[in-house]
Amino acid sequence: MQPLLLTDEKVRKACETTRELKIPDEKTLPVLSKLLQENGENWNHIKLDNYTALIDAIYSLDEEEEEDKKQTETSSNRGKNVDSPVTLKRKYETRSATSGGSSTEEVVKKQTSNGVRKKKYKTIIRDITKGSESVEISLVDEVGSEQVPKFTYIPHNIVYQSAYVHVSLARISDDDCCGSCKGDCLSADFPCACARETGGEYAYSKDGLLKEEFLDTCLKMKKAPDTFSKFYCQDCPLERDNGKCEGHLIRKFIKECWRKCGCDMMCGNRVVQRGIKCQLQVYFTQEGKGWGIRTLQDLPKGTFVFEYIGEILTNTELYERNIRSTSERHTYPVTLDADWGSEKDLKDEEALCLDATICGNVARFVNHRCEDANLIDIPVQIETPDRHYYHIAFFTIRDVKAMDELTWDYLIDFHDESHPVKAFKCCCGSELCRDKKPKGTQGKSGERRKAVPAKKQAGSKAVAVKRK
Ligand SMILES: C[S@@+](CC[C@H](N)C(=O)[O-])C[C@H]1O[C@@H](n2cnc3c(N)ncnc32)[C@H](O)[C@@H]1O
Repeated sequence: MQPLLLTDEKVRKACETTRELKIPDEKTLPVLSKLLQENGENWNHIKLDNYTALIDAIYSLDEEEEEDKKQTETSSNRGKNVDSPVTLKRKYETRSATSGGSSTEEVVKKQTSNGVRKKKYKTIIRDITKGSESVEISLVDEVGSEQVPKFTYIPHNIVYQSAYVHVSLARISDDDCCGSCKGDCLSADFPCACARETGGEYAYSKDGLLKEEFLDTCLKMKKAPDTFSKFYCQDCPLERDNGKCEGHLIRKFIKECWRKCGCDMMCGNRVVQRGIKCQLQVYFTQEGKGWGIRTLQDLPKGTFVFEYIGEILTNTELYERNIRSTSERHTYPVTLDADWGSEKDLKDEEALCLDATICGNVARFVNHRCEDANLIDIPVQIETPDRHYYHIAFFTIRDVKAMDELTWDYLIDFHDESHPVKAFKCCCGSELCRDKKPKGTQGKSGERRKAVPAKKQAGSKAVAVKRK
């Protein structure tokens, strides 16, 4: 990294703020440089709340130096112990983390004067994506978790083994594409064929956000599914225990322009396929949810944030995988169920899901929040008209402030005891938390997901369960 110069406007402003607190520039500059490195050169995080992160980092360095000094004094006062190893030991280990070959994990361990080991871990991975996304996504642990998450970062879905995903140019009919479009479809006088799926209008506005009306309909579908059309299967994999299908929503899809379209990659109807653009960070949450994701920048309502990426498995494969693994604390599968209804009887060997447990992207860290989460999942067709396999994209439901956690309502029914796998104890902190409500009072207002193991879980979407 280049040395920081006071001639740089951003550096100068940071130093002006710390000088007000009588902190000299010599102290500020090295801490600022380290913070910038840890945050992938992201100034939004540094500037937030009038440079709180920077000031905190300087003060905690002061505290550590103070403790160092005390320790050294204690050792030398002991006389006999003068030659013994210094009690306070700071150990910086640099090793490559599982999720990031080019990343750095820094572990700070401290031992206090009374001999009680007090661990203060600070884990930092500069880029969990290993350069596979167009933005870097850092991982930080200010709390002190057990370990860095172990998974392989993949930016695109990949078939695990048996899943049948039929993506071919031959299957894309010319009617599904806009072969004669040029440049940006959103700037054309009339919507092209690709807007047909969304009622003749594009789902995106010219500023790259999801249109308010489209977003609001998707939200209503989540909150009041009974007011929308549903289809009913004859042999519902979700309701095999009860027998009767409760109906599946005909979900709203976004159809983006495809490879056969004439427009270019910067076309306004190609948002999800261009990948992550927001500044994000994975961090260890304080509330007992494990790792979570926060945004490092303000995000307006309707912003595309990330896609849920994982291995494409059949429900049978997921079931077998779940049986084999009993140790995972967190689980990461999401089912794709939009094809229900078009096939009378969707078998477990055909129904697909995305499992981000072993391979996934940043979305695998999205935590659940009851009712007032700030993200919504919307199905997107990118390279195939097939509804059996599609992409799951997350958009902001409202304006989100920098440093806020990004959350998704998994739509879990926390009191569903009819299944052998129990949902996790919810720590979302929402006033509307469904896990707080006593049995029988959760109501049926929203679409509910069942936290059930695969095989019987073909209908659940976010399968975020904790084993009993
Ligand atoms: C998709 S993962 C999310 C990332 C996960 N927190 C981690 O550390 O890797 C889903 C898991 O996170 C945990 N989790 C998510 N939301 C939670 C919440 N509101 N309360 C408690 N645990 C939660 C549960 O263990 C769940 O199985």
